[in-house]
Amino acid sequence: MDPASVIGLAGAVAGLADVIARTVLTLTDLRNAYNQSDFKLSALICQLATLKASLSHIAGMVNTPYGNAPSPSIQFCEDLRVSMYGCEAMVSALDARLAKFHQNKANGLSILGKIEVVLDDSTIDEYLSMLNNQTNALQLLLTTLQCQTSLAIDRKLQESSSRRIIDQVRDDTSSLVSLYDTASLASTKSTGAQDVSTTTPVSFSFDPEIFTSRVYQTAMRYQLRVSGNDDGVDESDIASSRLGINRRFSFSVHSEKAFDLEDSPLVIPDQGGTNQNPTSKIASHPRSTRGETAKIIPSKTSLPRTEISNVSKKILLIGSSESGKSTLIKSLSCAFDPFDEQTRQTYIEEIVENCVETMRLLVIETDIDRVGGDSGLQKECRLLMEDDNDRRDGLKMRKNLAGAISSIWQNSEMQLRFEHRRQHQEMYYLPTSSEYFLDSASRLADPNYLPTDSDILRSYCKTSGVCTFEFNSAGRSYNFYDVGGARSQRRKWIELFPKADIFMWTFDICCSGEVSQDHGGDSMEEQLELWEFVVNHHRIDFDATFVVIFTKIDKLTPAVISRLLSMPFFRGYEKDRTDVDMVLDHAAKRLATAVRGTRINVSFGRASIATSPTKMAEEAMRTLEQLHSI
Ligand SMILES: Nc1nc2c(ncn2[C@@H]2O[C@H](COP(=O)(O)OP(=O)(O)OP(=O)(O)O)[C@@H](O)[C@H]2O)c(=O)[nH]1
Ligand SMILES: [Mg+2]
Repeated sequence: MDPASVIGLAGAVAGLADVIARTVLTLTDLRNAYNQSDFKLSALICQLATLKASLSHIAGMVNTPYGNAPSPSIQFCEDLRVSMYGCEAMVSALDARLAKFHQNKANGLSILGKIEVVLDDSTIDEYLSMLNNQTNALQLLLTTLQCQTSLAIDRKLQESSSRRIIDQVRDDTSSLVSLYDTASLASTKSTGAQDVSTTTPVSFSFDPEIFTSRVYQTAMRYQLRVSGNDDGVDESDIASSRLGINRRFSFSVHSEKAFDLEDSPLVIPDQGGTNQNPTSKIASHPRSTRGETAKIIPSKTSLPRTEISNVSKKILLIGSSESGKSTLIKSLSCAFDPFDEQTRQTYIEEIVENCVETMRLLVIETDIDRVGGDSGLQKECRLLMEDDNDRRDGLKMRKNLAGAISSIWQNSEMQLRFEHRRQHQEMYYLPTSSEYFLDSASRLADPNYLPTDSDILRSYCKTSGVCTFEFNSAGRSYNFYDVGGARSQRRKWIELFPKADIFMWTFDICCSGEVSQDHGGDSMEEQLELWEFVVNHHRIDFDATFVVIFTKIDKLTPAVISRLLSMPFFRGYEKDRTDVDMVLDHAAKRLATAVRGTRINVSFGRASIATSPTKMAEEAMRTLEQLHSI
């Protein structure tokens, strides 16, 4: 995308500022009419004013003739676009929501009733948090514009803290309509219908209006653009996929039924081969995740599909982000419905991005391009950072880029730093399969490159939405549901809880001391908190069955075991530290203690993708089939 597009994009800011002004006026009216919400409404008004100021500032800066200032970098353009779409979708959503106050005269609700139905406390909280995230993103972009060169802008934007801010905005946009679901739930409560947890969400007369509104369409179009599935969209509009930094969005249907397992389709309709784009068959389904589980119930599946609905076990895959949920689905696919060539092609973009983005992260975090200027890698680093080759549609990595990645990776200083990080767990995020893809750079640049099973299993793309995979094994039928584990995705879990027969929890046993990509803390601590929260959640049935699969066993080195056992939660292990079985037994016992009372049944298993692509599936299935309840 060229800088001119940024200026065009910034032109849209003026329209947004008008919407914000109107929204602030309505909120001021409401605050006067309903004093109880005074504080929160004031906070909302304040946050909107800050957002408006940041927007005006951005518009001013990108419209200023550049002079000696650096022209906006590619990364800047992409991030600004993400932020603008997010702002527009969110501010317009709020505006549309508030417009209901003016329209609702006919239904006899008092102003108080209308406030409670349309804008209750939890909804205000959601908006406050999203507005805050948007403002942070705009302020980050403003800060980067102070940089001297576009390379410096890129570098600033590639820092993990910057990526987190932009990611958060992207997640907020993707969850925008989940907010409507939440609001519907909350409004059930505020209109007097007891506990949210014991009621089903009701539909409001305005829900259909929302789903057909411009706001909703905007959010939807944005998601489809990013998933590369909007026919009418200029390709340059599509933010390039970044490893864990950008991600491909899948788009779930946004209604109370959006995550209803009963309603999830068993067969994704085949497009009859009319669409030549190999990825669109998957992406075209609103609930599928393009590229993440390329084998999402293909219509031509050879698996028996009759009488499935009555006997099929619904397995809900949950666990923290990057713990191996989608990898398990891919492994199941290898075992039960192997990837064909066309599907493999669809993974090329993701795999190449994994490799390039991993190296970018490493360059930024290790400062390898700067150390005294004598690493001799400046040329390679520049090539890597400035590469904006469009890798969609199966375009492979360019040879010179692969060469640059290999040179940086094999540089002895880089190897030293990487080894140092491994041993001392320096606090910066790197994806699980970093080494694998960096070792593979030259292979990816082969013009005939076709991803292997292992490449597909090793690649990572954050799941957004719900993916399903269905198959028969040992005379039983299984339906796996893969839901994203990132923070913004977890609210969907709760909706799915009542529908699942079995909860399968992928527990990354190797992540202690690693940085969570979601919020920068220790990944294991976050994972433990999540486990404790979910197994004791009031919407989990008393006799629910949990199967915990310890993942990434192949990475359980003595150093990793030592880090794990030094955590307060896992302390107390006195036996042989080299005995993986005993260490895992200990971990299982500790996890079981987090379950309060005897309310749920928990079984434990383990899995790894190291020895064969189907191994993870086999191990998970073995654990599952040993359950008495199956
Ligand atoms: N070495 C190794 N890597 C693994 C193993 N299992 C998963 N991984 C890697 O860990 C990463 C996990 O990716 P996913 O399975 O997509 O993670 P996820 O849990 O679906 O994450 P979200 O979609 O963000 O919730 C991938 O890069 C996998 O290749 C394993 O057993 N061994
Ligand atoms: Mg996933």
